[in-house]
Amino acid sequence: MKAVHFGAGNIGRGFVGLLLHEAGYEVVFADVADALIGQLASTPSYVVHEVGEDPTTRTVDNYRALNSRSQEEEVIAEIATADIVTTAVGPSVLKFLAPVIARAIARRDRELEPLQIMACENAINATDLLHREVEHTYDGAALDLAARAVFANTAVDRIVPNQAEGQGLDVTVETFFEWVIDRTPFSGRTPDIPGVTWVDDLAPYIERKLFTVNTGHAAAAYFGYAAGAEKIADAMADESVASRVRAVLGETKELLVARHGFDAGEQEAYVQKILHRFSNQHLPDTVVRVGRAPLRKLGRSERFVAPAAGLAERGMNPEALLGAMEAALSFSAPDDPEVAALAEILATQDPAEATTSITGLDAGHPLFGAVRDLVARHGRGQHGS
Ligand SMILES: NC(=O)c1ccc[n+]([C@@H]2O[C@H](COP(=O)([O-])OP(=O)(O)OC[C@H]3O[C@@H](n4cnc5c(N)ncnc54)[C@H](O)[C@@H]3O)[C@@H](O)[C@H]2O)c1
Ligand SMILES: O=P(O)(O)OC[C@@H](O)[C@@H](O)[C@H](O)[C@H](O)CO
Repeated sequence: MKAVHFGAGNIGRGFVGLLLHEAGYEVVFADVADALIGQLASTPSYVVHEVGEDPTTRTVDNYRALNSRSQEEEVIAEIATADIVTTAVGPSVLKFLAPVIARAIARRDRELEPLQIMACENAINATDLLHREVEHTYDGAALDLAARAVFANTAVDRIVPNQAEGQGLDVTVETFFEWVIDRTPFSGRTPDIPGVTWVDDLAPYIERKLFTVNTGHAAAAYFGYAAGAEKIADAMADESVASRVRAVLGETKELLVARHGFDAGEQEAYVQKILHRFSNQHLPDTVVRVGRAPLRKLGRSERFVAPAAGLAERGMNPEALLGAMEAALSFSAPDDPEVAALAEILATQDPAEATTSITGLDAGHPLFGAVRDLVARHGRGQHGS
């Protein structure tokens, strides 16, 4: 059994690659980072350190590594004979993988089982996005594509921080993990990956994960940054930060319970567990990593605006979420291109225009006015710009 995994970074090595390896797959890592691929190609194994309660270490071997830019043809040949393709590259990168995957599917032997494709990104229905991109570039009939590949949405959850300098390929991760996959596209032939939860309706799970783990995490990062914290665990140890994160998750809990019918007590237990995970002092996770790409995180279907919009549509005022969005506007990290892009929008566009550019909200939406007001406080000519 062979899996090709795009993105040999934190979650790639520390979670998806690990679970596929433990399921018995040979994993071919494909990445554009030359040094990383060189290191993987020349090292027979690496170690995943799970830290926190019940710490343990796991060894990953039986893998190969290819540079998906300079060894594109080799990657295509690997995918053409693989069982599974997974990705963990960031949602905005999926469009660059699509032509390679499309060419590999077209080259696939018709006798082979359909290729099983799962994007493991923090975004709602990221695999659908990849599927659409593959369809655009696929050189063959749509029917043929449907017969040769299965695209399944997933929700992945494990906190994997940026790794310390000098740690090589080894990865430090939390002990917790959850990988939920939509069972429906597989027509009963789901791969056997121990640890995966298969569901018939992914929507509640992906929204619960994104609007609890990622909303709370990003809120901790932006409030923590404002409070001068470097590590997420330190941010959470500051009660002024933790209480605002709790308030944010109180709001998303209200929406999730109302929209998906989650039991309020179970959702509260889920929230508490996640707050505990954020406070894991063994995990060297930083506000800079968790706050990365603030423009993406302020997008329409993302962790702040989507739940806040859902609450506003129900006539509620998502005050805590708006506070987190405002904190996001003040976030800064030296090497983050989205920080600069966000600053440019705030500096050059009027508040209404900037609100739509950043959040995708249209002027008629019940959340629009409140967001425009906070954007105005950080926009053209204001102190926060
Ligand atoms: N780290 C986490 O805790 C975590 C948890 C769940 C989900 N995720 C999601 O997983 C994805 C990856 O996150 P990460 O933290 O591992 O980031 P990362 O930066 O550590 O890894 C991303 C990797 O993708 C590679 N890459 C970029 N462009 C590529 C391309 N065109 N082709 C092949 N590889 C390419 C990069 O070189 C890098 O090695 C994101 O969507 C993130 O939201 C992360
Ligand atoms: O990866 P991002 O930038 O979408 O979000 C940053 C973190 O919140 C995220 O990576 C979490 O660690 C992860 O989603 C936990 O499952």
